[in-house]
Amino acid sequence: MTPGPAEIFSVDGVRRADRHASGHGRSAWVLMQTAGRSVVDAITARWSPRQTVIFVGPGNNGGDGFVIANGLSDAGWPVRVVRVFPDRNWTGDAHVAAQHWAGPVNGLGPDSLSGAGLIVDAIFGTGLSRSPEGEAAELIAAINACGAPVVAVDIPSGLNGDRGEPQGEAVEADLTVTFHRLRPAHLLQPSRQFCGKIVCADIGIPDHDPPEGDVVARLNHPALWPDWPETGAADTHKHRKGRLAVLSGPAKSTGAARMAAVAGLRAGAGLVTMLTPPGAALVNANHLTEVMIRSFRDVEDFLTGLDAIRATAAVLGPAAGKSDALKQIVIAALSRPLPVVLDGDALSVFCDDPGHLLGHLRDHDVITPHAGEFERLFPGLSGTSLNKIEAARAAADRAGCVVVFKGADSVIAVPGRTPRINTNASPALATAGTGDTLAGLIGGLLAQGAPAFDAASAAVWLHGEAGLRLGSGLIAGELADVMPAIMQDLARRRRIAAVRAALIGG
Ligand SMILES: NC(=O)C1=CN([C@@H]2O[C@H](COP(=O)(O)OP(=O)(O)OC[C@H]3O[C@@H](n4cnc5c(N)ncnc54)[C@H](O)[C@@H]3O)[C@@H](O)[C@H]2O)[C@@H](O)CC1
Ligand SMILES: [K+]
Repeated sequence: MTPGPAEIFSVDGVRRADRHASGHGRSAWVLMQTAGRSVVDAITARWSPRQTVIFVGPGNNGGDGFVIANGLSDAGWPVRVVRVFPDRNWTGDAHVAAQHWAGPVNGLGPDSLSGAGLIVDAIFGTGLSRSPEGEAAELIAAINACGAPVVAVDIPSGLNGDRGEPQGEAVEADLTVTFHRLRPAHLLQPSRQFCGKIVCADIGIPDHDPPEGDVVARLNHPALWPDWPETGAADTHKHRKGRLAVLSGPAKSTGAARMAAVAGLRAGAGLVTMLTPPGAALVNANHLTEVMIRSFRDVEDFLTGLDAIRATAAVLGPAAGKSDALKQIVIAALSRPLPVVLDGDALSVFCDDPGHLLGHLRDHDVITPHAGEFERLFPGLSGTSLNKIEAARAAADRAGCVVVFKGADSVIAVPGRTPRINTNASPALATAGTGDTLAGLIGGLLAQGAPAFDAASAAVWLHGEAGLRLGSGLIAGELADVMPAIMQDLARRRRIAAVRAALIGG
């Protein structure tokens, strides 16, 4: 993806930006011409001239299609324009664009796709208001089946720009060229998969402060948390780098907590202690070197342990075992001032009675539900009219803490701030235990004093980078070990950016 600027706008937000541009001397027609040209540039940069079929719809997306037809034709490409709704006349700028096209406009027919070396989908853009039906739906299915590369204008037809799911039949594009700012459908799964590669083109809409609500999310990126992970002052020592406590599961399920503990160390926590039931102490001791171990008998003893090691953050949940004792430990830990990361069993143990947990969470705590846990913790928020960004935001408001709604499109939300959406996740991360490492990374950053929203955002990004570096075949236990290389690269990039900014005054 060439993501473009970091703000994700709603569909209405881009429309308002469009109107703002009109008020600053850039008419909608100029924007349409610039948008069309940016699609032509993206196409000619990637493909050699070939028979290109451009399907134009009834609105301004179709108008963009005519501009593209002119641009490709001027560049010497063979172009065939096919009109999808013959009985609907273009209006406004789309009408102007159609007037500028001197070539033939073909009706939809059985031969529309024949000989196509490239297809341009300018059928529906962000004005899609219902599922494509009849001929339009059949055309979309035929485009998907025909095998030629497909370039979607603004958004693949059939996607609703504000939503993560297609609205009926949707074009599966190889490239989507969108304008000004990404919309939720470009990033949220499964819509994201319909977009192929994404280019976000600058079409000359002047920068402005968008009204409240137009920016629905930001791309999660190191620029949002410039101080984390800390590179550390020369005089730092381990106690200044925070002390993380991790709760171990029972003897036969200790690996997940160990992965979290090691990840906590890799994230930079100065000391990590595994608080373990006595029966699991030996197996933990057998497998841990840098992580310390302390046994506890019951909830009271667990709290004594937290106090004794002067923990500055705790991770509870990875394979902790769903039991009443775990519930009590979680609630007890939340009575201490330190920030707490709740993952896995520490969340699912409350799924039958989420209110019991939610009442105890504070704004510096982090919970990391995957889709199943999210649905049970926040009934009524997912799978409804809310998209994943809105659902995570509403969940953060309900819980009063940071929510990492995990997945290929993880969203990090906290009350009162714009949510962040992560885009560097690798499919290779879909393997057992990766969530335990993520919880440990968050805990390691929290232990050092990172604000919870930044700790969660940085950890999700680092975790994604590790997945990309290791690639397919990775196992979760390896993720923490690539952290030093990732963090050193990030620190180097930040130093270079700082020098560059100083030199050019940026
Ligand atoms: N910043 C902007 O807003 C810009 C927008 N531009 C283009 O304008 C597009 C939005 O244009 P419009 O608002 O005209 O929307 P569309 O071009 O997406 O289409 C809207 C039209 O399709 C009809 N329609 C919607 N769903 C339908 C369905 N399922 N079956 C049949 N007809 C259906 C509507 O009644 C309406 O006539 C963007 O996606 C983009 O391509 C660009 O020209 C440049 C600037
Ligand atoms: K389109």
